[in-house]
Amino acid sequence: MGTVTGKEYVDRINGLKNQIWIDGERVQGDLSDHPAFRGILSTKAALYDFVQSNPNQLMDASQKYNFSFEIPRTHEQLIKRREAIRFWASQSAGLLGRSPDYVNSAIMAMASYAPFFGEYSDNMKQIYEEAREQDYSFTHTFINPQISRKFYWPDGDDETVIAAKVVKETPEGLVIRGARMLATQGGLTDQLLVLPAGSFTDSSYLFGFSIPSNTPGLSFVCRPSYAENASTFDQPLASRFDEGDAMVVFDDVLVPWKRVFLYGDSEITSNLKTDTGLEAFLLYQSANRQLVKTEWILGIAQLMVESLSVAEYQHIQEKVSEVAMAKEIMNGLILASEEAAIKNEYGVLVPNGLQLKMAFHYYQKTYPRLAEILTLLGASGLICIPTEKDFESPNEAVLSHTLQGERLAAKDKIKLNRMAWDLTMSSFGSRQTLYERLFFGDPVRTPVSIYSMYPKESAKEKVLSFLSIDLE
Ligand SMILES: Cc1cc2nc3c(=O)[nH]c(=O)nc-3n(C[C@H](O)[C@H](O)[C@H](O)COP(=O)(O)OP(=O)(O)OC[C@H]3O[C@@H](n4cnc5c(N)ncnc54)[C@H](O)[C@@H]3O)c2cc1C
Repeated sequence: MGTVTGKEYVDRINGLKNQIWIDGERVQGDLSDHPAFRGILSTKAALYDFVQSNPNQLMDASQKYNFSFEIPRTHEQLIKRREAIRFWASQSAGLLGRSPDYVNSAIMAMASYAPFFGEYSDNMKQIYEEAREQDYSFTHTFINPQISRKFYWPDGDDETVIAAKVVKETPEGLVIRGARMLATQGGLTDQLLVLPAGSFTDSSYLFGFSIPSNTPGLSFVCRPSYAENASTFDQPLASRFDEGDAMVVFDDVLVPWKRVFLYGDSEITSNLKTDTGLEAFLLYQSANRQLVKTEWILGIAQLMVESLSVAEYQHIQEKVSEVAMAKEIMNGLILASEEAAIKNEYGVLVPNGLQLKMAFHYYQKTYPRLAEILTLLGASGLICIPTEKDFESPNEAVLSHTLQGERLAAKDKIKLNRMAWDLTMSSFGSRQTLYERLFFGDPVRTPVSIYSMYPKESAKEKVLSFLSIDLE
């Protein structure tokens, strides 16, 4: 089959009849008609259609499969991947954390290193081949509910279990009971990828598998939609890009053995992210997406500056420069990760994970500042943002007169300011900030792993030699 069209994707998701709950009710009928989901489904459909119309950039060398399933073995292939991620992300202003190429990158990386999974290696290859052939979209989940974050806390027994665990092994497969905390786009994808979640060492918590989102017993409890109304004028971003986030509940879900790629092995669990290249390829996708997002922020910032005629002030120039620097720093780290890419024993060229981890950590600290810069530039202009209906009311004349800019008509200026507001201050915007801070791990523990990974010996030796001293 190969790549799908937007319509094929939407028809398939509608046809799954996944068990999705939102605001106390189970979603009935087509997901693409539901006010909470129609915006994101239509955005994703457009992304799939964009692949069809740009096969050279967004398909693999065979021009049959999505680029993200291609296993890079040369620098040229890695560069092609980078360009494709950016090209695709620019269609959604870099705002979709679960653009399909994100989790596809994890599937690709794990399959390219399949022997690592021992007795389950053929399953891993099969999951990849099916995903590539069907052009599946995935959500994934890798954290447990937040009952306690003590190093070890006792979860319930099989009857009172909270964090998803294996409660039974049968000849058909594993039976999973309990919940996982979060899956962005949970319920809106073909498949759910489950990765081991940490915290527990008991083998019944150590598993990895991929199952269809409509597997019996599987349900998704979604947070409220942030696209409160469908107006692209009022909520230019939320109306299109609110992906949704869901808790994933396993009510004795039978996971067939052929869908399992990891079970009960603590060593494989510990080394999964680094050995397979999963972490590096996920971060490579996200760093490139973040770079695109930063370019959009730069565009919004500069347009706000020009619409307010404040470009001559030095602090304004400094703020816009900060955004530009963030973009260039991300670009530098991405290029450095390509430069230092290493070919693994299966011939896969894996971008350097350390530089990408640095990019992730840099961005999780920098993104809130970028959002802050937009609010500082817009000031009260981000509060006085009449709605589409206001512009259709008897107040239209006074609004159009009062809210005009030197270079922009009032309605156009409000369009721009609403975009800045939706990116930074609306419920959609504040979720974007939390997302960039946390989606790959919390900002406290990331630098701890950078500290242990970064080679410091030669820097230390230089100072010791300069001072002619020795460490005991
Ligand atoms: C918008 C959004 C979308 C997301 N989407 C997904 C998704 O699609 N799939 C998915 O699997 N996950 C997703 N996540 C979850 C994300 O991976 C986690 O938020 C992140 O890993 C942090 O884990 P946590 O939220 O459980 O925070 P916790 O681990 O519960 O941390 C809470 C606080 O306690 C501190 N803390 C906890 N443990 C320690 C410790 N050992 N040492 C020091 N401090 C500690 C943290 O620093 C933090 O301040 C998403 C998160 C967000 C916000």
